[in-house]
Amino acid sequence: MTSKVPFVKNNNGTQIQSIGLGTFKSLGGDCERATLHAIDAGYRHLDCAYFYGNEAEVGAAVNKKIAEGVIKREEIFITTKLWCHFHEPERVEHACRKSLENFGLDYIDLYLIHFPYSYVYRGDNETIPLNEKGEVELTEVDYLDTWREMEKLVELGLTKSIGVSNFNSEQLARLLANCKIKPIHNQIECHPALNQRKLIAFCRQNDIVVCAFCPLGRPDPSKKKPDFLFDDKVQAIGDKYGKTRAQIVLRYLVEIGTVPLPKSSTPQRIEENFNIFDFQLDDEDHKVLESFNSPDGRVVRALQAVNNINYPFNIEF
Ligand SMILES: NC(=O)C1=CN([C@@H]2O[C@H](COP(=O)(O)OP(=O)(O)OC[C@H]3O[C@@H](n4cnc5c(N)ncnc54)[C@H](OP(=O)(O)O)[C@@H]3O)[C@@H](O)[C@H]2O)C=CC1
Ligand SMILES: O=C1CO[C@H](CO)[C@@H](O)[C@@H]1O
Repeated sequence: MTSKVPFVKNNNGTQIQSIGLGTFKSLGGDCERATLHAIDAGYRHLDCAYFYGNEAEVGAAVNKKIAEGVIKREEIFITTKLWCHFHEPERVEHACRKSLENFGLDYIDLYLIHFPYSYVYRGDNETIPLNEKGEVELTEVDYLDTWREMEKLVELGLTKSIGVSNFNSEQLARLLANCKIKPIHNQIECHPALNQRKLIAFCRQNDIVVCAFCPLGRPDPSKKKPDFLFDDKVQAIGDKYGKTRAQIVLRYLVEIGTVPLPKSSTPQRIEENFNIFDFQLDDEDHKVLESFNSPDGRVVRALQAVNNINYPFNIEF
């Protein structure tokens, strides 16, 4: 039995469950099965993206559970993301409608700009456009121009809320100074090796919820990486509360003020990751988890965009 899962308030009056199911690399039927299982286990928050190529699987599962009467549409929060090749203003509404068509839904709860930088457009399906040297072909669309079109999607009723992902504090400050509708979320990489204290504080000051992607650091069990997920001290904390190391890490992310988005297509882990709301870490536990923070902790570095004017990871936070 899982205890009651709390909700977090967004700055526009909507609310979101404090944990969400990640779906990157969940494909070929796994994503639909994982989503069905997650809904049955109590998840009401799903994190998706056009780029993941599985919006149709998530939508099929959600629509099945609505048809079975397990959930109503308004009880589940679905996030998806505008991919980098759709940033030009004239493509934003098309991209959102395309995602809605994939899901088989008539609105999204939250539409995020996936990254602040942009790619050249060569067709909806060419999500990683390469030049003749085999390098990703970036463009310099201003994310403020993209944002104005995101705002129109709210007015059109295609999405209830809008937000961003992978924005640094300077990009967020510039957006906040120039928007009509404030972003409700910044979805960023966050786990013990990249605990994002400063960016979380900045978002909190501006009433923006932080969702934590790669919350488990995208584990590689064959290499026993990342360190924090295979560590004896984290195991000892888990033993104290009768929890796994993954649960300790996810609980830490909740307690530092984020909404973690663990991906799993394994039924038992989907349940395990959700079952983190019946205990609390103490100060000593936090100290242990803080000790893993490192300047090299980032998993998603997006090095293909490192020279782009909108690259987000070249300042401290
Ligand atoms: N906005 C952005 O730019 C990004 C957003 N995201 C979002 O965040 C989500 C999570 O990030 P992701 O990159 O998937 O990485 P995660 O840190 O969530 O790791 C996922 C991996 O962890 C395994 N796993 C899940 N639960 C457990 C557990 N309890 N114990 C041990 N291993 C476990 C999964 O295996 P298995 O499935 O086999 O159980 C999978 O291999 C994504 O799926 C996506 O929705 C991710 C990256 C970038
Ligand atoms: O959401 C995502 C999943 O991870 C990918 C990198 O591995 C990212 O490119 C993408 O943003």
